[in-house]
Amino acid sequence: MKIGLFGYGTMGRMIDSLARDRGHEVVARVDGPSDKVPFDRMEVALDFSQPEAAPENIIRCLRNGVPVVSGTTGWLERFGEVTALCESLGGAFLYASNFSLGMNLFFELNATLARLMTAAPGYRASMTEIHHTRKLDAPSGTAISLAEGIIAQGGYHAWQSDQGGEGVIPIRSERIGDTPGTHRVAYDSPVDRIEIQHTAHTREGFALGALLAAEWLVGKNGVFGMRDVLNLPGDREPDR
Ligand SMILES: NC(=O)C1=CN([C@@H]2O[C@H](COP(=O)(O)OP(=O)(O)OC[C@H]3O[C@@H](n4cnc5c(N)ncnc54)[C@H](O)[C@@H]3O)[C@@H](O)[C@H]2O)C=CC1
Ligand SMILES: O=C(O)C1=N[C@H](C(=O)O)C[C@H](O)C1
Repeated sequence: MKIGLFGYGTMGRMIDSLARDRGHEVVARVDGPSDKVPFDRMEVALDFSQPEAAPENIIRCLRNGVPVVSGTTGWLERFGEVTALCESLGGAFLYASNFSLGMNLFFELNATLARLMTAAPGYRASMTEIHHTRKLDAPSGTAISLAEGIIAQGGYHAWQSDQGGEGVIPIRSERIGDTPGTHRVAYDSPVDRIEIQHTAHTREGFALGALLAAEWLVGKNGVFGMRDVLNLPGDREPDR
């Protein structure tokens, strides 16, 4: 495939290297606002940029008929606008807050545990996410997806940074060194704690998942998530 990369930071560079290992050609590396983007040369684009840049990058890809995968977090107040545009243009867009296979399995585990916990009202949910100190957004996109996965099972109606409350899941964000991404979901009662945790050891799982998603997306029309790529059962909305 001929690939365009939007965002050439830590993730963009890792995807570039892995894409070439998998026999793809990277035809554009866009690392800031640019008028000279060779959309006509791209079969698919991947956006791993910044919260304020991602919507415009995605919109430009869609307007130029380029299928686009985005993993950028922190811009989802514009998600509805982007998906409506994709549908009106008959384009292809795939978003995931986390492309790693392990985290997508963890999303399922999280939903199952949340469903069980609706029968145990003595427990209170809380979450912690830990990332590297360069991260611009908090809480992480993945933490928000996990919180929404719990809310979808009933028992909670909202999440909030740091502070909880009745029906509100508190999310604590820590920024430590070069941590690739750790997410913990805990349920505390006065007498015990149940907790589940996903720890990314490297960023390679994110890069590989994003490339698998890009390979999958070419030739399709619509709005998709990682559960479509992985063919997971169920009909939840794309994870975001
Ligand atoms: N969904 C997933 O699995 C993952 C998502 N991410 C997300 O991906 C994003 C990028 O992460 P990193 O590579 O670690 O960040 P980074 O800060 O290393 O790279 C972002 C790059 O975007 C560039 N940029 C700024 N404005 C731009 C524009 N208008 N067009 C194109 N590029 C522009 C910056 O110059 C920078 O090099 C973040 O939002 C992060 O949360 C990161 C890892 C996994
Ligand atoms: O910024 C990162 O690094 C990551 N961002 C994503 C998020 O916000 O959830 C995914 C992963 O945790 C790494």
